Amino acid sequence: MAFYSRVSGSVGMITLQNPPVNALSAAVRQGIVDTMHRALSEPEVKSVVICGQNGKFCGGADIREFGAKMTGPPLVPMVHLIEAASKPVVAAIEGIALGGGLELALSCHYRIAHSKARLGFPEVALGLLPGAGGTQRLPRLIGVPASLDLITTGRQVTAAEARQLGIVDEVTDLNAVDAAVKFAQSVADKSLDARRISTYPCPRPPDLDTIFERAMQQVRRSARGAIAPGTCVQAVHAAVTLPYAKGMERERELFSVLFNSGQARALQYYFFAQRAVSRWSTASGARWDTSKPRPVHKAAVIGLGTMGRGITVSLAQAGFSVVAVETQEKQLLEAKQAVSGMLERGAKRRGVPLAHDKIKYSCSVQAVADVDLVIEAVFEDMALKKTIFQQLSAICKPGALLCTNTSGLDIDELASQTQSPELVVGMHFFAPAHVMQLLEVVYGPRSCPEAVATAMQMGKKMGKVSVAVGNCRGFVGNRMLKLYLEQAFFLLEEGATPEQVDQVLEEFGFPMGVFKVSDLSGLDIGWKVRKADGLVLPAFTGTSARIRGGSRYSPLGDLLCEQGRFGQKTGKGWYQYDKPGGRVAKPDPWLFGFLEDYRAQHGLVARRIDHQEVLERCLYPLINEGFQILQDGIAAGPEDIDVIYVLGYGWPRHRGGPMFYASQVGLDKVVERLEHYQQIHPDVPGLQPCRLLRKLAAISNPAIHKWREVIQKPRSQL
Ligand SMILES: CCCCCCCCCCCCC/C=C/C(=O)SCCNC(=O)CCNC(=O)[C@H](O)C(C)(C)COP(=O)(O)OP(=O)(O)OC[C@H]1O[C@@H](n2cnc3c(N)ncnc32)[C@H](O)[C@@H]1OP(=O)(O)O
Repeated sequence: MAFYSRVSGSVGMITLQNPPVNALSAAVRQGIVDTMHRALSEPEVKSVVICGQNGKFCGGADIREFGAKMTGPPLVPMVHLIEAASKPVVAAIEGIALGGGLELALSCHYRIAHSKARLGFPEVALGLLPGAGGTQRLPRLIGVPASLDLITTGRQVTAAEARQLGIVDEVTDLNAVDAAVKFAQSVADKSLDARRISTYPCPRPPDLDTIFERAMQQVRRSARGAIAPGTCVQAVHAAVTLPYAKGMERERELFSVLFNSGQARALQYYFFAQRAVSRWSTASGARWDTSKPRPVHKAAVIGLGTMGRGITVSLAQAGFSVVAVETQEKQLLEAKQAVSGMLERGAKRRGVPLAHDKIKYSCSVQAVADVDLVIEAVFEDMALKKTIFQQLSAICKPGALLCTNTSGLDIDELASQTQSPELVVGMHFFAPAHVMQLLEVVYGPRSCPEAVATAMQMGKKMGKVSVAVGNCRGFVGNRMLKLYLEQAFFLLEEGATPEQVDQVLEEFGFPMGVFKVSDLSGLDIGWKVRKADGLVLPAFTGTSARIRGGSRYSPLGDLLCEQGRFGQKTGKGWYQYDKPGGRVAKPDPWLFGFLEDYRAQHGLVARRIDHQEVLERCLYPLINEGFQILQDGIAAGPEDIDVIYVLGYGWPRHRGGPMFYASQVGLDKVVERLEHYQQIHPDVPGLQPCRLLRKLAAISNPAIHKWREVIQKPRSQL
């Protein structure tokens, strides 16, 4: 709602009241319309201030209402009512003015912002455009190039930048509402003719066509198939080429297309999913709201390779004191230099003080004796990790949390090396750890709720989105990835090329296809894991060469590694590069010959594989594994899996994540296609739909938010 009060006799004050962000729900819109009419009808009121309760102006339209039938007064007539008012209306912007909140502010005749406020149009991230006049008013106020930047990227600006751009009239360090009241009094008798933005002519720079062409190219390059950014460009174009009223009609048309799109549904689902994962629960019933995190002031990182360095930087930047340990003096010095460089670049980019003094470097693991939490980040070698956990258990003070950055090894096996297995959890960072937003927090069967809560909170303090997952090989992300990689290898055996598979995946929206990503991360990493698992056997032919544990196995990746083709770092992998460390992937004729020889050797006949099969074979087994993970209780809900895939594995956000994507395709269709491929390739693993997937498909595709009701008691119910 919005409530009305009178300040200093002559100022009508409208306060938006809808915690936590004063979103423009039906009740708030109704409140604004009613109180505006009241302010305009009271003869003593000479000017009006609009503000938000609890230091937040407005977070925009209420996104929760988008899925339901719209009620209450629409936004567009509401902003027109404000702009057309005969008394000056001043927006007092504290905290945030985002989306519809900024559109509300732009309909006011003046805007006063607190210096800590942030303003912007984040609609594009929800698959929308600013549809309450934002695309028509902003260009009239600040010009086309700056509007295109803000509207197509969703970038939020500080009050200072907003002042510089001309979005706000004044910035204050004091109370913005008080400042707005004073301002409103000072402009009470001023003419409003020059204050209604919709009446401004839209500036037309001479190179207008070039500006729009460039903007379109830019969004095509970065949007990866998302339709909203390009549609935002079109809407701004209408502001320049059409009179305001016609521009508004065009904005509405374009908004309507986006509003009804699957992409908008996916992005809005993802918005809430990213927030839902913080309300974690474990298979044994521990929960976010009943588990208290332990205080952590000082942390340690053991092992300063690429991951350890990134984790050290993340911890220091978040304000933790860090003990960084690497046993060899030379490696320690190298790591120190690298970490310093990363901190300097980070401080410069973010405009924050350097955090060098937060870190103490040591060659001795004894240096971690007084820390509250340790993150082990050594090689992916169970024997080595076990030794370290034994040492840590003996050295660390009682109550210290012992965490591992393993990307898939058994947390419980590590916990069993310690005196306090309940204090052991996984903190699986993604490379580069100081950049990537995702953290998988892995609880073992013995991890206590406080340990999970502490790791989750640490992640949040480091600016990560933390997702709590159970302990299994590969956890959630890498467990599902295995299925995706396997299918890609099988497709090569059957006749596809790396370029073809990658092209299909990139058209779907991944920033890079599976083979390009493998080349980037290094083919030797998976090879080492497969060797440790006993999967890499000496070369021999015959059908058994491609069978492991009774299922089909492709040794293609192993064979490439045996040739020293480790990807970008060696200049050759699934593609060729101009030099070791080169970044531009080019098709490699050697590989085509190699694949032909391989197929001939194993009696395989290459066939034509179409786009649909590549996509379905790569994605549906991965999705099926996601359902298996839910069935096993490793992830609490589909949102956890989707957030992990979007933030950690490049799944296109406008497709919501693999589980949301499955819900849109139709679970019955996913089951049908998996069964189809299973019939053709009975020996291929991962094609048999799991029980939970079948069960959900059989109860006529319930909406994704209903899945938890079916999953609730994973083991007993299924
Ligand atoms: C059928 C055809 C139709 C034709 C149409 C005709 C024309 C119709 C015109 C309509 C035009 C509408 C145009 C306007 C569109 C919009 O305004 S879209 C919304 C734009 N705003 C945003 O995207 C802001 C999103 N929110 C945030 O970025 C952040 O939440 C924040 C505001 C910066 C606060 O961040 P933080 O403090 O970190 O808290 P959070 O955890 O993120 O959020 C706290 C809770 O608040 C919920 N929430 C936030 N914003 C909204 C919102 N806008 N609506 C509803 N709820 C919101 C958030 O979900 C959190 O709650 P929980 O999920 O319960 O944790």
